[in-house]
Amino acid sequence: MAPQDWRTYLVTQESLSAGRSTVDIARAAIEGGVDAIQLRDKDQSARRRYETGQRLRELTAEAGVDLLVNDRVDLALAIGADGVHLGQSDLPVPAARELLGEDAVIGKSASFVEEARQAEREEADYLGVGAVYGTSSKDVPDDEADFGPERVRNIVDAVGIPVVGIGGITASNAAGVAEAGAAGVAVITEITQAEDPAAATRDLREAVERGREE
Ligand SMILES: Cc1ncc(COP(=O)(O)OP(=O)(O)O)c(N)n1
Ligand SMILES: Cc1nc(C(=O)O)sc1CCOP(=O)(O)O
Ligand SMILES: [Mg+2]
Repeated sequence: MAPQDWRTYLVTQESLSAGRSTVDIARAAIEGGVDAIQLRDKDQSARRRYETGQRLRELTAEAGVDLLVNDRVDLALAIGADGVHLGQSDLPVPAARELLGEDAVIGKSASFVEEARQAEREEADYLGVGAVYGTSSKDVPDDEADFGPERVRNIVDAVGIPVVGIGGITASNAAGVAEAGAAGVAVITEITQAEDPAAATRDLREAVERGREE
C-alpha cells in the first residue's frame, strides 16, 4: 500500500505498552486494520529489535501491512522491511535510497514548512509531521511541540507528498488532523496503552475516515 493510503500507522514502543510485547501489540493492531507499522523501540539493543523485527516482518507480510524501521537503514535491510523512517539527524534520504533501493518507502520527519520542502527535494516518499499535539512519549523541542492542525495544513499545502500527523493523536482529535489534509495518523500510546489495541486502531481509522470526508 502506498503512504497516501495509510490511515493508521503504529509506531512501536514496548516500554509504553502496559507490560505487553511489541509483537502482541502489532498483532492486535493488525487485527484492528492498521496500515503501517514502524519498529521504533529506541531503548532496545539492535539485536533485540532485529529479533522483534523478524517476527513483525512475518506478521505484516501475511497481513499486507507495510513495515518500516525507525532511523536504522541496516536494521531495515536485515529484516527485509519495506522502508525506513528518518529524522532530521539521520542519514539523508538519497543515501538511504542508495542502500535500500528505488522501491523502498522512505519517510522523513518535518516540523516546519522548510524542512518539508527539503524532504520533498530529497525525494522522500512521505512526511511524518509533528508534534501536532502534546505528547509525553518523546521529548520534543518547544518550537516543534503541540503546534496543532494549522501547521499540518501549511505543510500539506507546501508539498506534493503525503503527510502523516504524529504526536498526541487520539481517536478524539485524529479527524481534525485528517481534515487539515493529512493522509493518516501515526501513534504510539493511543494503540500501545489501550486496553484493547485492536479496537483503538479501528476507532482511529474511523476518525481519520471522518476527517478525510470533511
Ligand atoms: C511517522 C513518524 N513521524 C515522525 C517520527 C519522528 O522521527 P524522529 O524525528 O527521527 O524521532 P524519533 O522517532 O527517531 O525519536 C517518527 N518516528 N515517525
Ligand atoms: C515518535 C514521535 N515523534 C514525534 C514528532 O513530533 O516527530 S511525536 C512522537 C511520539 C508519538 O507518541 P504518541 O502517539 O504517544 O504521542
Ligand atoms: Mg529518528
